[in-house]
Amino acid sequence: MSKLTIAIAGATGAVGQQMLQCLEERKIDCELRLFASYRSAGKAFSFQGKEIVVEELKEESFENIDIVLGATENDITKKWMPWAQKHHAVVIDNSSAYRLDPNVPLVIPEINPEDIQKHQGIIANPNCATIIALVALNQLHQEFHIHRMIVSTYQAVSGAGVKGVKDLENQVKDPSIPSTAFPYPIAFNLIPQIGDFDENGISKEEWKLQNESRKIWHDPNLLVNCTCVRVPILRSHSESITIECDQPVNIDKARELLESAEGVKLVDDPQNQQYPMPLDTSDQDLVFVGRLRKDPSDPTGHSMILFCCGDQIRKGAATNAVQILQALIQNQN
Ligand SMILES: NC(=O)C1=CN([C@@H]2O[C@H](COP(=O)(O)OP(=O)(O)OC[C@H]3O[C@@H](n4cnc5c(N)ncnc54)[C@H](OP(=O)(O)O)[C@@H]3O)[C@@H](O)[C@H]2O)C=CC1
Ligand SMILES: N[C@@H](CC(=O)OP(=O)(O)O)C(=O)O
Repeated sequence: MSKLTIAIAGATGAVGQQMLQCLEERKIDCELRLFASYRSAGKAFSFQGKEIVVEELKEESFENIDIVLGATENDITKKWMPWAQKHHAVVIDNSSAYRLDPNVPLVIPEINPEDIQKHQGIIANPNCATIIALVALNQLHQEFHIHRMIVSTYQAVSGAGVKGVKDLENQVKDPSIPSTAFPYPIAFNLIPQIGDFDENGISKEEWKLQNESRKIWHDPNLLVNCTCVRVPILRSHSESITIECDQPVNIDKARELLESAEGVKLVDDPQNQQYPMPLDTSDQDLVFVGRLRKDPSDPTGHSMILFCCGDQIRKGAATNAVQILQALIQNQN
């Protein structure tokens, strides 16, 4: 069989660059093409000992491409998707453009890998905060059946791409430099807005946690109450989550389940100051989970609280997409 040809669309961005690194780390045997805007055409990146030059993404770019890893914003993705489809390339897309389309599987490989095979040319990678929460919660959901979650997120500036990182780096040196990715300064501040608000005051990011979690868990009745906050952290999103379950929760059982949960590292010894923190989860693929405790405000014993952190550029985006790619390749063989 000839080598797969894989393309990264948006190869120069935060997620695209991480995809390149994930493909290298996981030794994916492929011919690789890199695409971005005209601004980046001609830049070169090393991959498996070769130098690969970035090309401007054009209508004919996807000719002879087997699989596209998409890492561009929604409007750009929507523009190039018909070009990829014209050339029958399978797309694993990181934008939110197609996530809720009923014909597009929305996949976290640790949770619903069986959905990958239902694809009709597009597989969507979920929102980063959703991936981190659901990887942390999945085993608890299987055991206790979560029917409601109350979530507060603390999201890193790199969630807003390369521009977000530059804003924080510039402003810690000179706080008068205006933000380009955020509505207010982010250094020495936090901003309780990620995405636009609807008429009820709920932001796009907050809706994603509900709607995408329902689709991934195949549970249209799941209730989610979420507040998403941008914090002056470079990398790794953190989340405080209260879950309300059908079954009474047992914290020892929860710890036992999380000890062996795929994609999870239990870091839960608060007396010895051991709990998840974004500095510890950056640049690795596991979601750290800790601060496990019963909800003292719920006398019925059906709710518990935890804190989790995960690298949203890796597991929240690039790693998850490359795991889907590996599952696709495995199924083809
Ligand atoms: N950052 C994160 O933590 C996460 C991001 N995502 C999603 O992943 C996608 C990429 O995000 P991120 O990497 O952060 O974004 P960046 O802004 O860092 O990167 C955007 C990429 O898109 C390219 N691009 C821009 N305009 C065009 C164009 N006209 N034609 C072709 N390519 C273009 C850019 O190329 P150039 O350099 O040439 O401008 C760059 O490679 C988004 O949909 C985002 O929502 C999902 C989960 C997490
Ligand atoms: N919105 C997320 C990152 C992201 O790009 O998510 P999405 O792909 O769902 O728009 C953040 O800013 O932290």
